Amino acid sequence: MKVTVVGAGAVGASCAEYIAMKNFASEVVLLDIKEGYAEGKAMDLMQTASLNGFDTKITGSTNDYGKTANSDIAVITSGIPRKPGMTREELIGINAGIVKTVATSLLEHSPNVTIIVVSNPMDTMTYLVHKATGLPKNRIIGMGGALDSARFKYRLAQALEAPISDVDGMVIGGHSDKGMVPLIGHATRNSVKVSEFLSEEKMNWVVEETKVGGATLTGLLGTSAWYAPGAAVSSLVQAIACDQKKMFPCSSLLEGEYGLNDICIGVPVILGKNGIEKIVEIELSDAEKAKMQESAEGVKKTNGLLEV
Ligand SMILES: NC(=O)C1=CN([C@@H]2O[C@H](COP(=O)(O)OP(=O)(O)OC[C@H]3O[C@@H](n4cnc5c(N)ncnc54)[C@H](O)[C@@H]3O)[C@@H](O)[C@H]2O)C=CC1
Ligand SMILES: O=C([O-])CC(=O)C(=O)O
Repeated sequence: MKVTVVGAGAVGASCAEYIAMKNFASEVVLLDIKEGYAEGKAMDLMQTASLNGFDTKITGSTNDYGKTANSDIAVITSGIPRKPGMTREELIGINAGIVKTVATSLLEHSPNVTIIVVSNPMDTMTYLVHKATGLPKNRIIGMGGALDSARFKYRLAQALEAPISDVDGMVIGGHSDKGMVPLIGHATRNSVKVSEFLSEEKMNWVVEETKVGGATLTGLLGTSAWYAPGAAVSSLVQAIACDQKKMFPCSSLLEGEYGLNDICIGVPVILGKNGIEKIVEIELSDAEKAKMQESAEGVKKTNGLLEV
């Protein structure tokens, strides 16, 4: 199992590290446009192998796609991150060109690849990869909901004063400060709805903190987060590589599901060896449906800025 990670920056390197630590891939190729940068990160990570007990080979490449040839899975993290006060949507001007070039270069060397898109604004970048490559929809996956759901569970556990392993919940919709739809009505603590434990006010706090999870970290760090994003990507890669049939909310091209068309947005999907093997349509309340519709309008507005 060969995995390529494009962009050896904060998220790309974290993602390569978690994939290697989980020890399921034979090779991870890290590629970056900055001369020597990916080679340096790959060498540093390889020097953790004997300490951390993994056998995955990590190779660095300065923009040489020959080294990525015949990758099974590729992750696109190349592009710029936001700074405090910015929205993800503001990154489109620079990142769209980068993502389009990277996706076509990947495909030239790995015709059977499944692509996971991370660069922001992620739902629009996922849609762009569809338009630019024409790959079947099961092989293009946007990573956002897996991370947003992890942040939702973190906030739920805080509000419940419970261990995170007691908590389950999911965030669907667009990966944006306004567009996320944390499904608080479906969230549970050991199969019991969280509304049995939390006041309306506490539940609203959980929802609002989840939606601005990325912005909060950007304010604290001066750039956006990387550990949880890297871990979330590695979970998606593992689900595909190991044919786990696990369910994650991912940005997926919709063709009528959830009443939406011609858009990539976060919905629950089953991930296995064929990438997105199924889009799961769950029953939403009228309020959740309205939020999903509003979120889709936001994503479509950003898609409208693409030159495709
Ligand atoms: N979808 C999600 O949940 C998340 C998305 N992100 C997004 O991921 C992206 C990367 O974030 P960071 O790693 O923090 O940024 P970073 O600046 O640390 O790394 C980005 C890397 O991309 C490289 N790069 C730029 N153009 C390239 C090209 N044409 N080919 C190959 N490499 C190229 C840069 O040299 C840099 O090393 C950002 O757009 C950020 O907003 C970040 C966290 C979560
Ligand atoms: O907040 C950002 O810009 C990066 C990102 O998507 C996240 O961490 O959720």
